[in-house]
Amino acid sequence: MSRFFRGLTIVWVVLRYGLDELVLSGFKHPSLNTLRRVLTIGRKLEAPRGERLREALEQLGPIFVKFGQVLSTRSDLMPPDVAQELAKLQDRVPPFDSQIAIETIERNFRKPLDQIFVSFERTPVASASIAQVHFATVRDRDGQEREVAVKVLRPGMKKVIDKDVALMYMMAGWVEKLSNEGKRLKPLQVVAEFDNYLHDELDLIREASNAAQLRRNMDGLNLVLIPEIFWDYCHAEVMVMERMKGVPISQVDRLREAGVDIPKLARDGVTLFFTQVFRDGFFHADMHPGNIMVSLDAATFGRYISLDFGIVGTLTEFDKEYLAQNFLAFFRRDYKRVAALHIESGWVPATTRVEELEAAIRAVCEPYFDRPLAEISLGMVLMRLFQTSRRFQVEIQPQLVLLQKTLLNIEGLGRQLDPNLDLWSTAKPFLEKWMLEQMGPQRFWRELQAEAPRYAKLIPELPRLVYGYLQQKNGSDQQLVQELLREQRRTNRLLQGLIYGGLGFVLGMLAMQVLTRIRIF
Ligand SMILES: Nc1ncnc2c1ncn2[C@@H]1O[C@H](COP(=O)(O)OP(=O)(O)OP(=O)(O)O)[C@@H](O)[C@H]1O
Repeated sequence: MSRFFRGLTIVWVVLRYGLDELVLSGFKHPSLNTLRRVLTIGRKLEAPRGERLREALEQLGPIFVKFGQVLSTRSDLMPPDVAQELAKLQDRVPPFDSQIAIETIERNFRKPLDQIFVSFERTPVASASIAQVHFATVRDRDGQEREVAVKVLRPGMKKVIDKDVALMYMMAGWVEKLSNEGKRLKPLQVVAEFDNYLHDELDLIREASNAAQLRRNMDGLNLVLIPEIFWDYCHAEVMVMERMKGVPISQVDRLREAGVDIPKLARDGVTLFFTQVFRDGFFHADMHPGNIMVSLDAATFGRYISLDFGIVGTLTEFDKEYLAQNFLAFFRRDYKRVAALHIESGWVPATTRVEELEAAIRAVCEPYFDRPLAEISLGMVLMRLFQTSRRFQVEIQPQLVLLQKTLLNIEGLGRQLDPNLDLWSTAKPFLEKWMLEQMGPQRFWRELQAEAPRYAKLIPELPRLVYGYLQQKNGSDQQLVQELLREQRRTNRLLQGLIYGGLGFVLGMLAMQVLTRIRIF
């Protein structure tokens, strides 16, 4: 019953804020249009559509606010004016009662609070729709007291989420069935992705493992600090990590006064991001200023501090190659290559005419070259590429959309710190190095090394395998001999191919390397 009323409230809000016009520019069924007109008599819709959508989501509560935040990153689906407005959404929720946080902790640990922490601050430092954070002190395995931050999930969130998401599925179903626009917006798929994302956020063990992986990856770069995870204290609803101290990145004046080299900080941000993307294929994808601080501690002065690991992106070798090749082709203004890349990789239907796609990409990219290279936004380029691809029925992979959004965040942050930041020259060495590694002899050796353990295991086993093979074959010897001979001929051909191919590959790659150094950049 409560679901029915919640459903009614949603329909009411949708109509009051005129969202039907945003998504349902035309109902398929004429009688629905009449019904809509009757229900919306007297409403005033002066505010722009994005603003109305934002206000409606705020009215519908924190889960819808989160949905809006996620939608704002779907530049492949949302028109730019709506996306910009949705990006302003902030989950302003009052903190939940500390007693409830404490009960959640005690339930997870099955111990009273004073047996878990040396001390615990009852007033939260921060509170958001899904979790809140308290500071505390624990004793580590060596008996040392350590200051920690304790992230606790808001109780009962799973039920609230399940209920709201069920309604979203219902509404998405309607949009898909009733509206002409429905199919293009893929509402059911968008809600399913959101459902996944929310359920991931509900598992703090997952977030803690993301943090641990990122900390390991970033170790040795000396550019960023990532909190250590106290695994003995982590549960699905409670995460305990090292307490980080620093100045929020938004307080640039304070950082400057303290003597932080701001242009270097801007460059470091780009370096960090590209290392995560092109070296590790594992990147922090929630880089809003609230999650970034800078250390003023003498030992780690001027280094970034990164927080909140609920959203990370992972990229396959294929994704990385796609990105690197597209960026390089773009900067050489080789639109034919960009188009060909899309077709080769199967991103656009094979029937697409390369010239047509090339023309569309040219129209999108060429205006960027009006400005100095240093001013070009890679995030924007990607976004425009994705928008163009959409016209050609390309399904943009979610991890690439996430990357594009993060890239925009990083660029925004970098340019806010240093308006003269030359993104391209900071990014170039990464692409260059990555391309060389992908095409050069390094890759050959890397793959050989990766395969070596398999061969090391296989070769000593060969006599046993052959014996087993012979034992199994009880057929005529003649047939067996024939089969073995065939096998031997096949192996010989394979070896020959490998040797010639390998030699050709190495020579080709050496030549490519020379050419790349001379021509590409
Ligand atoms: N390890 C930490 N050390 C110090 N402060 C922390 C730490 N972790 C979190 N905080 C504080 O708590 C705030 C919220 O943390 P976090 O971003 O992880 O929570 P969240 O619920 O995911 O919030 P949001 O979704 O709004 O970003 C941070 O902005 C920071 O002020």
